[in-house]
Amino acid sequence: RSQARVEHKRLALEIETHNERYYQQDAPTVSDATYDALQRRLEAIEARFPDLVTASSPTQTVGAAPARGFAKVQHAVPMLSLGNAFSDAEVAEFVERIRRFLKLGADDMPAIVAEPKIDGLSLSLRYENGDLVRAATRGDGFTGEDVTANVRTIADVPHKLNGHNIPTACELRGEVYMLKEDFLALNKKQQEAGDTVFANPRNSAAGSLRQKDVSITASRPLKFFAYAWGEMTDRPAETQNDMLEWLRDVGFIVNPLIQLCHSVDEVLAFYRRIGEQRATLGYDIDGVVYKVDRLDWQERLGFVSRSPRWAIAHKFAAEQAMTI
Ligand SMILES: NC(=O)n1nc(-c2ccco2)nc1N
Repeated sequence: RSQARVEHKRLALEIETHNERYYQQDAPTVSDATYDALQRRLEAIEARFPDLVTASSPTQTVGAAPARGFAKVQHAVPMLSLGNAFSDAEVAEFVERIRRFLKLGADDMPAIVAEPKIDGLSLSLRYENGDLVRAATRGDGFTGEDVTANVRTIADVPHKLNGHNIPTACELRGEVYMLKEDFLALNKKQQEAGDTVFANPRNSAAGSLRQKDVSITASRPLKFFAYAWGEMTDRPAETQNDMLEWLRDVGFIVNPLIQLCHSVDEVLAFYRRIGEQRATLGYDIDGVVYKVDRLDWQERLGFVSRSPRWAIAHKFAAEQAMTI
């Protein structure tokens, strides 16, 4: 019994420390699973020795710390990751594979949409009758976390799609990110408050989004670029480029640097130009993405294992770690 009392005290202290770091500082020290195991251990001891339960026990805290994980969301259309090209030759091979697969003539060039690859975290937004009903992180591509309440605080995300030809149900996708200058200002504030300092804008966006306390998310300068979609009851356009136009029309921010290309040379010129502009962009990118423009061809090309055959990321050489 005295051993139980000692362990009860240790567990209660450990759980309170984890709570403080998780809820106040968004700097979890243990995984959700480990935390849950600690809670269960404490509850087991209190079940055997009810007199150890005190008002201050973590099992008794007002509104007992909400379950730490977020609700899980199954993506109707998986959010798959892109294959990578690291050289011009690999880009040319990507285009050649597409031509062969589509049985296009040797001089037939499939139009390609070239997009800066935003280095944030991808998000899927579900709209029903034009209203935002759910927002989910990518997770492992098949199961993500429900972060709807947090996402409602992001100004770039429309709560209602505007315009007419709105599908009954659609999942629109894009990247949540933080501007470099906002990231530096946030870190300065965090440091002064003795709170978590983030390693880079991507981590600060992810940490700010996945907050149980929505008011913390609301206080963080999160932004959003739309660039893709999942389930669509009826599709308003037949090419990637026109879909991006539609996303702008219904109220999203779409990256203004995106370009429709009609040759491999044009694609590679885009890559170089964005590479030169990279340091002057307000946000982090880690490459560019090339997508076949025609959606019927995207469907025919489908996916190879987990990545699309119809799209590829062309990464920049790893940049020097950002000095904070
Ligand atoms: N991260 C980013 O900017 N992405 N990611 C895609 C993507 C991923 C899968 C399909 O499309 N497209 C863009 N612009």
